[in-house]
Formats: sequence, C-alpha cells, structure tokens
Amino acid sequence: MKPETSDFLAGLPRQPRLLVVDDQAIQIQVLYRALAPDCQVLMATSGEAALRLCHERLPDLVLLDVEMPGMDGFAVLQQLKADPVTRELPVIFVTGHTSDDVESRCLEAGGVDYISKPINPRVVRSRVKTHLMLKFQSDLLRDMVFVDPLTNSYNRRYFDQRLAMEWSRARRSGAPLSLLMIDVDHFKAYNDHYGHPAGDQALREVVRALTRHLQRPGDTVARYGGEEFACLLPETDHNAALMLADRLELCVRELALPHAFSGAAQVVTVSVGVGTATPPLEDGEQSLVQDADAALYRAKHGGRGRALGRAEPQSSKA
Ligand SMILES: Nc1nc2c(ncn2[C@@H]2O[C@H](COP(=O)(O)OP(=O)(O)OP(=O)(O)O)[C@@H](O)[C@H]2O)c(=O)[nH]1
Repeated sequence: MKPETSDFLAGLPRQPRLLVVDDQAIQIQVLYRALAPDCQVLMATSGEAALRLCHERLPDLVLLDVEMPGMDGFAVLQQLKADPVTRELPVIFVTGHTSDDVESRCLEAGGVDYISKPINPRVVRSRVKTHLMLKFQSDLLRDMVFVDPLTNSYNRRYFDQRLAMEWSRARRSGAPLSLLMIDVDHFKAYNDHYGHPAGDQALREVVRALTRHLQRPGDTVARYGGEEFACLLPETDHNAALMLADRLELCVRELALPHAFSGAAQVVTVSVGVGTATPPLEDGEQSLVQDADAALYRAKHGGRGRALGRAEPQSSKA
C-alpha cells in the first residue's frame, strides 16, 4: 500500500533511520509499509536484538512494541536510558492495550509517545514525522553547544560532561576506562611557516583521521584545547588503549602533511599520552586526565611522534 502523502521528508535534513521492534512479523510488515518509502527501516523481533541494533546503527527513532516475550518494551527502554550512547534515542511505544494505565506507563517510562494497535498508517506517519522533526532540532541544538566549529569534533564542554558520565558508568560496571591525550608536535612552527589557515586545515585533517580510526560508537574524540585532542575509550584496558594510540599516531603520520620545520619528522606528527582508570575508582575523574597528561609529557620529552602509557618504559617505537 502506497502512503498518501509525499512530502514526508520536507523539513528533514536527511533520510531518517528508524528501528521497528515487534515480535510479530505481521506488525513489522504494517509499519514497514507505512514508513519504508521515506525512511531507512531497520527491524528487530526481540528486545535483545533491538538493543544490539541501537548500538550498532544508532537509529533516529525507535518504534517499540510494549508486549514482547522475554524482554518487554519497558525493559528495553530502561536499558537504552542507562547507556550514554543510547540514552537520548527517542522511543515511541506501540501497544495493543489502550487503557489509561498502559498509556501513562509508556510516557512515565520515558517514551516520547505511544501508538495503539491496530496500526493506522496515516497516524503512524504523522506521529513519526513530528518526532523526527523534534529529534533533528535537538541534534542541531546539541551540535551548537557541543561541537567545535573548526574541526567539527566535540568540544571541551562535551568532553567534560562525557568524562563524568563514563566515569560513573565505569564505577558501576567495573570496566576499565582509558583516555588518550593527543597533541600535534611543533605546531607553533607549522603555523609560523605555513600560515594559520594551513594550520587550521591540518587540524581538520588530523581530526578526520582520528575519527576514521575510532570504530566503536562509545569512543569519543574531542578538541581539548588549541592543538590538543582527547579520545575517551570506555571498556578499554591499558594494553588495548596503547595499541589504539599507536595506530592513531601512525594514521596521522600517514596523512603525510609536510612539516619541514618539525624536529620530530618531515611530516605532521602527534604525541599521545595514554591513561587508564581501573575500578574501583576512588579518585575523581580528573586523576585520569592527569595520568594521560603525564604520559603525554613523557612522550613529548621522549622525542615526540610516539605514544606512551604508564611510567614503565612502554614505548610504542621500542
Ligand atoms: N592554526 C591554528 N593554530 C592553533 C589553533 N589553536 C592553537 N593553535 C596553535 O598551536 C600552537 C601550539 O604551540 P605550543 O603550545 O608552543 O606547542 P607546539 O609548538 O606544538 O610544540 P610541542 O607541543 O611541544 O610539540 C600555537 O602556536 C597556537 O597558536 C587553531 O585553532 N588553529
């Protein structure tokens, strides 16, 4: 059945990605028919599969069946809310029960809306469109507050919030949390000789390379200040963080941006300091920043263009 309206995408900045979750294939089919002409539609038939897809594909909006065997819709939303990566995902509940009690439970649980079965495709499209508009507007606002305009990476304000959030998450989960502090080498000399606009462009390229190499959705690159960047790596132990730091150092070197005035190499390089906090986390989160900073200091003084971790000699170039 073709939808009757054709202006669904008007006012949306790009094609939205939806996740439809229902244990009954027929219900998924009805929603798919209503929405697939305009949206990329992902599908899951269980709560567990829904959580996996939310992490891997980060949809713009989730349509979530309330009654499912095993993990029901409320349990799925609770887990989404408990995770910083997925906590902002808007969820519309889809329910066969239309009592006031179920409807208020949907909203109290943190759903942005609910839709009753049997599904009316026109109502679904209208509600989905409304929530997509709101979602894209709040993305835009968040970007204005949290994104560095020069490099398009997250800014220091975002980093500080994210660090505090990941710190308490690591404390709860018991998983290690690593931090890389990355500083461009001899960047003053780069600016002095190639000019400030070329310096700006080099910073953009460095960030693009770092971001390309960080694959997990929870990993965060932020501009910490000037020519210094921070990468926050949840659930990553020290050895894994060191390996990643080596890869990031190499990926910047391989950009092959000429830097004839660097004492470290003929191209732009970075020094990387690696810190790891392993629960129980008794100190504050700034202790992790201090550890990574201290390692960065050693990497700088050890010759630059390298990644170093804890005080023991662990040079990536050894
Ligand atoms: N082009 C450009 N330069 C920046 C920006 N932010 C900071 N810088 C420059 O980065 C340079 C940092 O210089 P220093 O702190 O002396 O460090 P360095 O020359 O990189 O030396 P080491 O870190 O010791 O290798 C300064 O010249 C800043 O002006 C920016 O947004 N754009």
